[in-house]
Amino acid sequence: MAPKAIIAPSILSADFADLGAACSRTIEQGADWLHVDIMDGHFVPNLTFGPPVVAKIRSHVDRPTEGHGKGTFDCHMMIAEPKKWVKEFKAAGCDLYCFHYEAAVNSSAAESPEAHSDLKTSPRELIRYIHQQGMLAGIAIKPATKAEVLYEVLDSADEAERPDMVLVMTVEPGFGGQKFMASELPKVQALRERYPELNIEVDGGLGPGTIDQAADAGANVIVAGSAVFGAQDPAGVIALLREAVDKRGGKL
Ligand SMILES: O=C(CO)[C@@H](O)[C@H](O)COP(=O)(O)O
Repeated sequence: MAPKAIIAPSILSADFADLGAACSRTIEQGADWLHVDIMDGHFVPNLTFGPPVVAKIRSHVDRPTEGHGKGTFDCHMMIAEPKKWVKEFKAAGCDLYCFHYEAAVNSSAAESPEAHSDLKTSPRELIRYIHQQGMLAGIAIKPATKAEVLYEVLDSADEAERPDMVLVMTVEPGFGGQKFMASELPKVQALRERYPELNIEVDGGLGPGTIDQAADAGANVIVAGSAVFGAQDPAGVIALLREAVDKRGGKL
């Protein structure tokens, strides 16, 4: 059976002038996690915020009491140098550090052994490092990246090198409010068939009109920004997303 629904509203669509209150309110409205989009203006053509802001909003939301429980800060690191920021985000209150496969591979290939050796990494090494710092590890892929690249880490015999979640982007990362790319769902389906227990997150264009397709494919961690923060009834939308995933749980 697929894991249960985890609803993670993306605070990119929240009112930034009222971020702390928006975060605590969203958890009260039924969200499990908060999806925190970190963008560096290099890996993606947009900028958001860094550790000081995460630390401030952390003080408005209780930490999860276990593993990936309620209140988890799911930090989606759309940054070119994912290893560089692990410790800072841990200190700021991040619980799940989800880096992009493309960024880890590029930084690994681009750096010579002499230069920045402390930042040189590979997806497996980075997952191990994130775990060593006491966070859950996620690995994300952009639409142009095949799901098969994730098999290498997911099949690792060493638990410390296996991710706790994968994120299949259903838009090009960078901005909220984009159109859902159903073309990405075969990746979700392939991952779900191969890894029945895996937390598979989808992000981009999710809402009442697209959740059924994503849930049918096997996604269980649902990021929704504009659909939640732009709703008249955010609690109703969160409940609808959860129900769509959980009613399919036994069928996958
Ligand atoms: O990572 C991203 C965008 O890069 C997302 O988390 C979006 O913020 C989701 O927004 P909606 O598509 O749900 O409005």
